[in-house]
Amino acid sequence: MTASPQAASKSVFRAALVQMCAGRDVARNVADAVALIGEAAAQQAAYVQTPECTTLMEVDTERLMAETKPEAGNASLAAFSQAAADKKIWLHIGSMAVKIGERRLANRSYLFAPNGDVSARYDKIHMFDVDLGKGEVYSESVNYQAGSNAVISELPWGRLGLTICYDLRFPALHRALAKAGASFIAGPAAFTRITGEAHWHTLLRARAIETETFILAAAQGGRHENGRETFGHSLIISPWGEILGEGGTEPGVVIGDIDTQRIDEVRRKIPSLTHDRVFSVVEERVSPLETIRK
Ligand SMILES: O=C(O)CNC(=O)[C@H](CS)NC(=O)CCC(=O)C(=O)O
Repeated sequence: MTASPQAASKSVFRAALVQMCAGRDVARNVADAVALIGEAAAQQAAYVQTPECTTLMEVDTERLMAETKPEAGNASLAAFSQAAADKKIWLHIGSMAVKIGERRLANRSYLFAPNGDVSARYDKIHMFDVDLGKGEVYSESVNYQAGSNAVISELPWGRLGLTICYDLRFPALHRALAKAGASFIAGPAAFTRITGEAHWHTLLRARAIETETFILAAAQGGRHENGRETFGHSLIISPWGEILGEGGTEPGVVIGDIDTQRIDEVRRKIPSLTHDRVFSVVEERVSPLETIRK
């Protein structure tokens, strides 16, 4: 089915994920992203998502701080706003580093409406502070300030929950977004190759099945100028856990046709979101049998 933005109905639309291998030059990353956004719009996508770190993949703190001056950030936002308005699409910039203090950044998503206005912003909540071994250590909280609000925003086809990358490992955030009415949950990412190989597909399919939503996750993929290697494999997953679209390890566009009636079908079969329980865990200890008989 070819769903064009004009032809997109209230329940069926085409989504696209832009897969990138962002480097250390903001202007080039923005130009690369806008070109791929154009390719997605040319394939009739009505919602287009780019990955985490769309404008910059940089771990050196001094370079990171130099490349994220407000004027650079505003120029990037203006380019993305223009792209959304030119293509008349919902444009979800998976994330970009945004200066929020002298030497503090937010890892921030922007959702642009088809008229170029900013419809939603989300600051990544969970900071990737891990040691994967073999010298692969990440300390996102050194440069980035964690967000504190879970964010949901209205699209013409239903509500979109916003997450970023490492957030994927936290089911409670996804459940809160589903309970707040999300039909789609975005998970733009720059997953490491190591953890992507081990966990990416499993985590995304689990979040889709648990929340009975469509999961849309644009990814960074390949070996980046800063030496990092990311996993790629952008994924669009149905509420039943089926993979509707998948990228490889190269930059490109992943297309998926979304029919929101699938959500109702799945939730009628397995109304798990209504069976939710909150638990207080009781610790049991070994006791003589007779004390239990009383
Ligand atoms: O530091 C940057 O350049 C921008 N931020 C990232 O790339 C972030 C933090 S390092 N990456 C992740 O969160 C990977 C999560 C992941 O791979 C997992 O959960 O397994």
